[in-house]
Amino acid sequence: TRSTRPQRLLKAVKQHATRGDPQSVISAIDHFCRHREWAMNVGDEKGCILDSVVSELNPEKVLELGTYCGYSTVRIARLLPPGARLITLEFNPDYAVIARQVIAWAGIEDKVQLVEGASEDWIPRMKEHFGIETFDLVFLDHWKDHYLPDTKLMEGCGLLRKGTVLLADNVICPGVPDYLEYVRNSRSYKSCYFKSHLEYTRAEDGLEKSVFLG
Ligand SMILES: Cn1cnc(CNC(=O)c2cc(-c3ccc(F)cc3)cc(O)c2O)c1
Ligand SMILES: [Mg+2]
Repeated sequence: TRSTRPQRLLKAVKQHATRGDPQSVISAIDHFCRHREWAMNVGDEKGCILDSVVSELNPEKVLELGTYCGYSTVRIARLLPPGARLITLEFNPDYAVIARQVIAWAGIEDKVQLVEGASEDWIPRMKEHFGIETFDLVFLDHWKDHYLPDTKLMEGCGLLRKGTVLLADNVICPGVPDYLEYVRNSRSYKSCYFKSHLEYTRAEDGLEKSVFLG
């Protein structure tokens, strides 16, 4: 039967990227998505904004909601200091199978824990299951109608501390209007918008960076 897009993306990584070289994995995926098949990775343009937020923050504990093929997982993990940890949640088992191989090819598996399941099931279990107190950075890139409920759930579970940064993808396209309204109007967040483009296209999109004020 016909292969899936994630399978073809993984094949491109294995053909064009060097094992243990995260940058070559990122470049291979961006080339594949720009010249062969579009895929919903955060991409190179928004990826540079993601890189700058991670580099400035130097986070020890990172949560990613929505792994997909592991592109942003690799982007973030390659910048983490030794001992720092990234937990990435993916609901779709077919995506998880591909993401594990992309993460392994990049050689950053020792910084990453990929967890399969629903974010609303795992967020309440972060503390007891992973020994996490609070996160320094959360990258939201999963189902767009889950951004707001999951943010409220993280608040309720005490997973956010003064200074925790939420970085949300796709706040324009596909868009997350309820989440944007919340973080931009809540006195518990200081929020700002980084204007960019939808990955590999000329359509507007951007990242919203929201600092939790406690
Ligand atoms: C099925 N599924 C599993 N995970 C998810 C969560 N991600 C998205 O939905 C997502 C969608 C788009 C997008 C799709 C079509 C289009 F025309 C424009 C934009 C871009 C992204 O960067 C995304 O993260 C969806
Ligand atoms: Mg996205």
